[in-house]
Amino acid sequence: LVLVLSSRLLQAVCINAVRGNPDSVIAAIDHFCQNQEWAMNVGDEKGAILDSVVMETSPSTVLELGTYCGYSAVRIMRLLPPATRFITLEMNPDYAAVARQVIQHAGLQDKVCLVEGKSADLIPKMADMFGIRTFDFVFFDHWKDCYLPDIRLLEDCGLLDQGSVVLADNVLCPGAPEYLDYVRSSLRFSSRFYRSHLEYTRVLDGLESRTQTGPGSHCGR
Ligand SMILES: CCc1ncnc2c1ncn2[C@@H]1O[C@H](/C=C/CNC(=O)c2cc(-c3ccc(F)cc3)cc(O)c2O)[C@@H](O)[C@H]1O
Ligand SMILES: [Mg+2]
Repeated sequence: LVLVLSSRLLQAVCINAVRGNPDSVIAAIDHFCQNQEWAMNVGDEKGAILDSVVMETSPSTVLELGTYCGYSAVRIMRLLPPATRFITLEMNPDYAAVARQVIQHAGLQDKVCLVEGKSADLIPKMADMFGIRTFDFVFFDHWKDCYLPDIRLLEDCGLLDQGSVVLADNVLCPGAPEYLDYVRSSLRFSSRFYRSHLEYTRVLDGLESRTQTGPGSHCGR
């Protein structure tokens, strides 16, 4: 049987990770990607930075764009209490299917709401579908040319408010130059670059966090 990469990654989780143990799922994926086949998970080095920003923010509502195989969904939700609202968006049904199984293996299926579809279609429906007014923490790890339009869409939908943190992966490699210019240009936000490396390699990469300082776009200028 010929398995595609995402299925081989899932197989490595099923074989090497302990059911209900998120840390063992993370370790199994990192071991597979370090020793068998590279895959575009945020990885353990940038993952530790993601962990620290999540813990610092201690969000009660979280949105992730680009679930892929569910690695960062497991990383984020293993740190947060069951009451946390976590929504992750994935447009590819095959990746969504793998992610659901990875998340289930970690025992986090009751804490994660994986919605299949394109971010631009789903973001405007967040309030109606989930009764969520604003997101405290948003993780961008989807197609890099969608970062800029999607943060603008989140703002236009009033889904980001004072204190909301948007953390973006891969701002150096593959890179998101227009996004970086945008988040570093406005006085309404404070942005910070976390220097790191492309997952499982020595190539330079990093994460950029942007914290909203002023009120949300719907609460006056
Ligand atoms: C339409 C909006 C929209 N709505 C909903 N889901 C969406 C979506 N756009 C994309 N998705 C899903 O997200 C995932 C894609 C993620 C894209 N990520 C990278 O391209 C990337 C690349 C490298 C790298 C590759 C090769 C190198 F040589 C170096 C670096 C490293 C990294 O960490 C990377 O994240 C897939 O599951 C998509 O189905
Ligand atoms: Mg990435």
